[in-house]
Amino acid sequence: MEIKDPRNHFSKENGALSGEKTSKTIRKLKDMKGFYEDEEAFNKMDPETVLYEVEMHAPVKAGTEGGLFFGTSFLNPGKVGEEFFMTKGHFHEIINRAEYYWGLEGEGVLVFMDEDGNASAEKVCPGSLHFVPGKIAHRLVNTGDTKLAVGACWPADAGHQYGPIAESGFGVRIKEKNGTIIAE
Ligand SMILES: O=P(O)(O)OC[C@H]1O[C@](O)(CO)[C@@H](O)[C@@H]1O
Ligand SMILES: [Fe+2]
Repeated sequence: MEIKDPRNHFSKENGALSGEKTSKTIRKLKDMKGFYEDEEAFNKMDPETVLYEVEMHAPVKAGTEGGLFFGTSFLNPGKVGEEFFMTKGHFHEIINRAEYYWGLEGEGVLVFMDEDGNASAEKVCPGSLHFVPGKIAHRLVNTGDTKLAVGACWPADAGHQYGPIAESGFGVRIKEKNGTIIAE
């Protein structure tokens, strides 16, 4: 039997993905109107500002029961007013689907929220491992001044529910105040 060369690569350093069935999603400031507290600061910024990119490896069709997806989220450093750049955040469509995140590069925070709106947060750093249980919304925040790269693996049938978050947020915002990173 031939031992084949790998068809996909995931760089240990920053998690960059290459190979077949990889795709990239780019999220810009204009895609996140209403997510940040400081509307005035938001409206002064360039709507084309890239907040984050997600490189994904999807070996099976979305929705495949028992399938797994792998992705790396790359968040740029920056703030809207006092609030750090962050992902939209989501519950999964099939709400009980769990997910793993692990820190690759940079400094960040992973914010969790249950269906009752109770929030919690974990620091993200190279090597940190985070289990996101089912029924828990999750959002990544870049609290550093370099790129934050975070790997993730989640069920191919999980899907994303952005509505509840666009509606009522995570109940907590990660900001810099007097040089300190706070959750309020
Ligand atoms: O979909 P969001 O909330 O913008 O988060 C970015 C990405 O982070 C992941 O949870 C893991 O890469 C993806 O499922 C998601 O698209
Ligand atoms: Fe997710």
